[in-house]
Amino acid sequence: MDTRSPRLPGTSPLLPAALLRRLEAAHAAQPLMARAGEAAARWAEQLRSDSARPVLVLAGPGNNGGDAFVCATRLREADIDVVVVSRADPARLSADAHAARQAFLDGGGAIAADIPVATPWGLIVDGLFGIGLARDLAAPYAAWTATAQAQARRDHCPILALDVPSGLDADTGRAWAGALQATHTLTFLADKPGLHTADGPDLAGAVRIAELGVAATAWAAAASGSPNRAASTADDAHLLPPGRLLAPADFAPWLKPRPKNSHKGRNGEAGILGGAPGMTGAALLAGRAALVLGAGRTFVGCLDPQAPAVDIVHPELMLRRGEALLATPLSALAVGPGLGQDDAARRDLATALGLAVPLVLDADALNLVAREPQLAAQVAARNPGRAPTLLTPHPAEAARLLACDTAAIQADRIAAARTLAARFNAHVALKGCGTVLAHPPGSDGNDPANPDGLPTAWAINPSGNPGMSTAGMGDVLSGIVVALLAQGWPPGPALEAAVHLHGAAADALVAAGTGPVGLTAGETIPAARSLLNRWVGATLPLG
Ligand SMILES: NC(=O)C1=CN([C@@H]2O[C@H](COP(=O)(O)OP(=O)(O)OC[C@H]3O[C@@H](n4cnc5c(N)ncnc54)[C@H](OP(=O)(O)O)[C@@H]3O)[C@@H](O)[C@H]2O)[C@@H](O)CC1
Ligand SMILES: Nc1ncnc2c1ncn2[C@@H]1O[C@H](COP(=O)(O)OP(=O)(O)O)[C@@H](O)[C@H]1O
Ligand SMILES: [K+]
Repeated sequence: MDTRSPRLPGTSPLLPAALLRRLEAAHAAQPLMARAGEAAARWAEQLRSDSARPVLVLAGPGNNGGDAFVCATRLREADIDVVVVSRADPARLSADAHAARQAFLDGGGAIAADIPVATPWGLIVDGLFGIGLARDLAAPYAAWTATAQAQARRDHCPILALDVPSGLDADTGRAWAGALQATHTLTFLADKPGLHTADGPDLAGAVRIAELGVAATAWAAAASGSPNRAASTADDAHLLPPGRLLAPADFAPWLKPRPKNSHKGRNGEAGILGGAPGMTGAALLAGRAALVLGAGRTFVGCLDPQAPAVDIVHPELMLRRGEALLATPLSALAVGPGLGQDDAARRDLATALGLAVPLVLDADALNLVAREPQLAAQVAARNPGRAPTLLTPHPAEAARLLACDTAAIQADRIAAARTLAARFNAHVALKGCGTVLAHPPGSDGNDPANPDGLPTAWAINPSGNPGMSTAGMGDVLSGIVVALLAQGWPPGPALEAAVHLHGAAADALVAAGTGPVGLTAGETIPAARSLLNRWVGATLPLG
């Protein structure tokens, strides 16, 4: 029996559009559009800022527009005044969307060809485009999204997006030109990766899922090919497998309370290698994070010969030169915070890559690997079982590693993280808004053989905020990861937990008024400690 508390939120799947299409096809006999429009109307009723004002409903030329027509019909039935704007050609609508439009007209509704300029709205419903959009918004839609945005600001009213905000790519979180920024998004059947990374969180606002009567687990059958749709091998090869929206339940099994009979030797030796001249602060931040997040002993090796011999804030840290650190027995090592890229950095990194310990590579360690094919080969050759590698690039570092530009990384962050994981046989956290995690084939229950040759398991972290966009945050993350590794966490859960914990700590600080403006990396360290202890407490058996 599982004695763990259910208080930690559970795993929630993120489905790519191709899989949602399969799911839709497998449930074609069910009135999905009617349910989507009905669910939208129910939330719309609650969201109206002023019940005396009408609701503006924008209906597009596809099935997202069909959802909008159903929503408008239901709102009218509830005696709510609606203004529907649509230029959809009825002859080109799907059968469902055509029926939804006709039902709206049959019920006495009227369709306007443009957004009225003078009407103050209580709510704007965005049913222009959903998962079918794959290009910049064309006329008149780009003008409509701009007008709707301006009128929502003018009227202080919310914007409810149906399925996804129009113009947001549901798979990648990339915004096409003319995309609409919603305050709320009701997404259908299942949650979608694009709502949680890159531009997604800014455009989607608060996300709710309407499952439309389709069991949350039905995607598993759809992923392996729906009975209603013969899945070709070529299709499968390009099908992004489902991912997860990261939550503490994903790593709860490793949130173990310490035994009473504990001693520091049980909690591991964490090492940080970095701190070149002018950048010793980065290594100290990482060291302090490793110490405070529970490593039994923390060693910081600095390349700067003038580096301090003691950290006055945390004299518990053991400071030494880089070469001395590499000769110290360690349970886990992070290389990169303030490392620099000179010959000494390169030499020490090459030595570190030969150590049979879990190794976190960040910052200049990643830049050196990107620069030198020999180091890259050394990374890829490491044994993911005995000596796992964890990479924590931000988008610019990922671009250097994949020899492309940052925009290409941001255009498809999931693909970038998965490609890095496969190329370097490593666990990867591609940082930024909606950090994407990917794991090497065959690791931690990961499927060894995905048809596209890329690792299967990926996740998006929803915690964190723009207050974290400040120097030193990455160093703190490296320190948290190495602390968990030193305490015996497997690499995949360690990386996921560290990323989620660090973001959640920053969120707690912002909620308490510390930031987002002026939040410092150092402040996230004790906040992460409090949260980690709280999470460990929440997994204790009940009673
Ligand atoms: N999946 C499900 O399970 C369920 C799905 N449901 C709903 O269906 C939605 C998906 O519907 P969908 O496939 O019809 O696509 P949608 O997003 O309405 O847009 C396609 C239309 O837009 C057009 N178009 C595209 N880009 C354009 C542009 N830039 N500028 C101008 N036009 C552009 C495109 O034209 P085309 O590219 O063919 O020329 C086509 O006409 C989904 O998000 C959800 O809301 C629910 O009802 C229930 C369950
Ligand atoms: N807008 C944001 N939303 C969520 N997390 C963010 C955001 N900006 C930065 N972060 C997080 O803060 C950390 C910044 O790391 P990094 O860019 O390496 O900083 P540095 O190199 O300055 O230490 C990463 O964990 C990243 O995911
Ligand atoms: K929409």
